[in-house]
Amino acid sequence: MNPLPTFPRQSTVSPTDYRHLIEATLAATVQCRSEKLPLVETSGRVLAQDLRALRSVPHFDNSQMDGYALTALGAARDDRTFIVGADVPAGSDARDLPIRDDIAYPIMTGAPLPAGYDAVVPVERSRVLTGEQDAAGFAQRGGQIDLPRAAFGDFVRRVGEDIEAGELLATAGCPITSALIGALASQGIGSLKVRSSPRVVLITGGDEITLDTEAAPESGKILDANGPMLCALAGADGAETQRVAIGDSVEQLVGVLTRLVLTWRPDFMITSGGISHGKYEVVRLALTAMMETKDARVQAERTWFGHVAQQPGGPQGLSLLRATSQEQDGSAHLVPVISLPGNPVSTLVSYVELVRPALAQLTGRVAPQPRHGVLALAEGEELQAPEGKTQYRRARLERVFESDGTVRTLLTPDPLTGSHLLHRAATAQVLVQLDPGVTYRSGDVAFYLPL
Ligand SMILES: Nc1nc2c(c(=O)[nH]1)N[C@H]1C(S)=C(S)[C@@H](COP(=O)(O)OP(=O)(O)OC[C@H]3O[C@@H](n4cnc5c(N)ncnc54)[C@H](O)[C@@H]3O)O[C@H]1N2
Ligand code: MOO
Repeated sequence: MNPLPTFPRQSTVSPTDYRHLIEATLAATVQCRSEKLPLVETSGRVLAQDLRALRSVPHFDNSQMDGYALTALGAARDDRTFIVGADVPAGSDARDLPIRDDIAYPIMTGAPLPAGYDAVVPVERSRVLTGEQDAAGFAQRGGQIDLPRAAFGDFVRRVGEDIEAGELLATAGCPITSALIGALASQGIGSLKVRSSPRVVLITGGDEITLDTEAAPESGKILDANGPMLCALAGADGAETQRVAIGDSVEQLVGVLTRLVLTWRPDFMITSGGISHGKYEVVRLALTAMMETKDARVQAERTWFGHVAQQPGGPQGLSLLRATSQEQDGSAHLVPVISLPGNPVSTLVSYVELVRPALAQLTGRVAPQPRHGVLALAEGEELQAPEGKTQYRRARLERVFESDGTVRTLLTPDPLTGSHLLHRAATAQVLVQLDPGVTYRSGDVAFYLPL
């Protein structure tokens, strides 16, 4: 495990430094685990073992077409008339058929090539000379056919063409795709060791949040948008999630954090809201209180609450909880708590740009990297981030196919930047990053991240 990073002394840090701090904190505290799963349940997971091919695929030479199998001499000889032999359907055993240069065996796609046979001519290229022709165009056994010349190996799928027995099939750390599941199934592999999903607790709430989705919220109350949104984000990124709703009681939150750490054993937790400058900042108050309690089984070991130089998502917090085991050995484990700001768009943006890369590091998936596109603004329009801050603008992304064959990525930022405008964010596909001190005009290049 990596050493713990030092937490910032200053109250404002750059988005890049803060992202690195979250990554380093999770790398230093989260133990990567693996588990065995039935093959069909491994889609989207990451392999935790190297796998070698148990057998060559294909594991016998077979036909790529419905047609006639020929010997190498038969395929090349001048006389193009052949006697039709016994059928060779897929699944049959064709090792003991007579080998003759003037016999062509009707062979089906995937059927084993008869021993001593080396080429296949598709049935469409055959002409029946004598005997009856069936609906598929094959002549009956004993009939005569005319076939064009063929080369050695034509339409033959050779042993080991895809992979040879003993070759490396897949390595630990590779994503398990549907095609890989198929390839492993064809090897007879029925279960796999995969990386376990990180366990993430998502805590949202505040006294203004009501969970009663049936009734219209009372005056001053709102429904929880951030809990379901964070569950969806972390779940889609490969985490096993547990969602918890809280109020504004500091004692209750201390109890919830303690119980979850001891019973559910999350790898880390994400809170949303309750960290800025108000009077009831429950998350900041609870974590600060946990720094001061002595002899509790779960205590805060470090906390940092400050600002990341960005908008939205400025107010941020990071804490480390230490859970001491009940065993005599006094062993302990650390659980990071990432505290995101409560405005829904701030939660969304912070998750995408600060948490997603760190989670990807644990799941083994690859977090989307920033890409660049071209800003599509109105004529004369200029965009600037607030002074000293990186701004993340929600934007529509369009791909435009130019007449010269090039493809341009056009980014149209939402003119409204309010961090309560979640519906508008839901109509965007990307976050455009505006760097501090830069004036952006239409046609300028900007980096973006997918939402
Ligand atoms: N005096 C100052 N006030 C504020 C500052 C500041 O620097 N000085 N920063 C503002 C910014 S920017 C943000 S972002 C917020 C962050 O505040 P908190 O993280 O403490 O979040 P809350 O106050 O709890 O909530 C903010 C906002 O979001 C709504 N919210 C919270 N949770 C949810 C949820 N689960 N679902 C839907 N909506 C939620 C909440 O009702 C508030 O409207 O602070 C600013 N203030
Ligand atoms: O950091 Mo706040 O996110 O600007 O709304």
